Amino acid sequence: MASKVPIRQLFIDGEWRAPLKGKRLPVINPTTEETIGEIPAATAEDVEIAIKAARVAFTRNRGKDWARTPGAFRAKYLRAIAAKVIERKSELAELEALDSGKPLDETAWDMDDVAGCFEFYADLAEALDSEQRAPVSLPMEAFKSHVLKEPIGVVGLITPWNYPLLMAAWKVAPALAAGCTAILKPSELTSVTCLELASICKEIGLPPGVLNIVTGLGPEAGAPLPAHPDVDKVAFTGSTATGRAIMTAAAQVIKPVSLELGGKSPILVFEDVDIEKAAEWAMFGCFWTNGQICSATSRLLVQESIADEFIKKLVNWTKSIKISDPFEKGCRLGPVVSEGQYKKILNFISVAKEEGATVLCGGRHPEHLKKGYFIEPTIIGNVNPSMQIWREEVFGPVLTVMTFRTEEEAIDIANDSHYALGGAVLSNNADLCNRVSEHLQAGIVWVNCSQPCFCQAPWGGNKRSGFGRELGKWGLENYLIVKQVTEYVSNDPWGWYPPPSKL
Ligand SMILES: NC(=O)C1=CN([C@@H]2O[C@H](COP(=O)(O)OP(=O)(O)OC[C@H]3O[C@@H](n4cnc5c(N)ncnc54)[C@H](O)[C@@H]3O)[C@@H](O)[C@H]2O)C=CC1
Ligand SMILES: N=C(N)NCCCC(=O)O
Ligand code: NA
Repeated sequence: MASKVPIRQLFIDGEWRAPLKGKRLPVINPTTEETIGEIPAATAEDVEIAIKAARVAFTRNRGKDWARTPGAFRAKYLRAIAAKVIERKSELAELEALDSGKPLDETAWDMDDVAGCFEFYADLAEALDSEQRAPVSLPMEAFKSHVLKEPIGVVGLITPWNYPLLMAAWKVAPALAAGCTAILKPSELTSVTCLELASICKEIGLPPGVLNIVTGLGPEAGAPLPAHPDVDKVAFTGSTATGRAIMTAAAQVIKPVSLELGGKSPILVFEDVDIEKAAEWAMFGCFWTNGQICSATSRLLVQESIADEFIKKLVNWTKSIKISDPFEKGCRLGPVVSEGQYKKILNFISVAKEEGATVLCGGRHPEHLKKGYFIEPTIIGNVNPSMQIWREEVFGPVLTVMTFRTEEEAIDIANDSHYALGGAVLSNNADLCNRVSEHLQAGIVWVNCSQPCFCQAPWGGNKRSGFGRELGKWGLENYLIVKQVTEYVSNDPWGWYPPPSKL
């Protein structure tokens, strides 16, 4: 039996607080289209209180309670969070599947990744202490210099709905490891597990105000964060349009942002591949999590010589993907997250048809499922590179296919995009894979696979896919500022101004 959605409030200053205006939003299960609970909906007034709480937590006792503690002190809390996530894994995975429609097997995997991410940044928090005061070599003996790494301050973390708790973990764990205090604003479509993260923070006794979790609508609960002068940085994952709005607001107060935005990532399949293996990665690259991954490799480029055979295999295999209630055993495709996304994706498919593309499989609501925002895994062929379906992010189970003749042509078509997040190259020729990896415009390149993601390696994009890197040591640096401390160590006077004459 799936867990019930707990009744929660906003989590501010270590306490549950009802939103000042008393607003709540429904929790909708995309599998049944039913309302299965509700979440508190913060407005600017609540966010203001959360920001104050985070500021007090950052500066309390001149930082000695959190921001300036040894990393090892903060690591203990991160490890305690990881342990609780594991302890509550099956319940959290069920809530995530109920709220987002992701197959239970995927959300269980996500919970392991969440715990792994907190553990990883606990290690980095511990290591941070030994990196302090790193010397900078200077060309003058009269001076010595070193660098301090300090938390950037109060950070606003705004996250999307595709990996609700995991995207929160990618930001919360490094922010807290660095010594920042934070306000997390999860997506209104999937806030349930982030509110459970709040209950975990309460349970493990995270100092009040270190992490505040405010749920609600983007314009009401999210927009105050980039605009507020007392928030020192905003980290955002989501759509390019919202990223632009966040950057614009942050620019007014010269606030740094890191943005992980949309993508339309290519997957290049060369003629020397093992067709079975390559076809499965092509499917996984776009149909895993229903294609609702910013790095989904949704533009398939197949070398012409194997295109017919490859596409035939791919289409047949795709038709056999198990599409069902996320709780059904073996489910590999659940519903998309919301009615809005459902309509948007179907509209993409119908525009593709109007523009002359051919739906090779899928493209509709599956017949065997009456309710729910389900869309069959879809492959679209007969496209040209000016079509919307080739250029724009669908964020759904829609794979678009083109062919190429040469390596150069494949790279040119792949790079002809405003986006530059991920990319995959599949070939048995290691030199070719190396060349393509170097030439692809992307922050993440997969060789002979697509989508596996490790919290040790950097994650993020270029061009309109955003900037800044999450995960790995780069993810920690997102929340640190460096300060140079330069000392004059000579006994001699500086001697620039001749002493005034002693009359
Ligand atoms: N690249 C990615 O990881 C994602 C891309 N998307 C794309 O974005 C499209 C729209 O989906 P949405 O859920 O509306 O994405 P969104 O980018 O608007 O939402 C992401 C987060 O930003 C918040 N937000 C919205 N407006 C805001 C504002 N003005 N100021 C501050 N925060 C704000 C939302 O409440 C949510 O927490 C999708 O169809 C998909 O194409 C959606 C989610 C993730
Ligand atoms: N967990 C894996 N493999 N990927 C997460 C990708 C999250 C994103 O859309 O940015
Ligand atoms: Na939901």
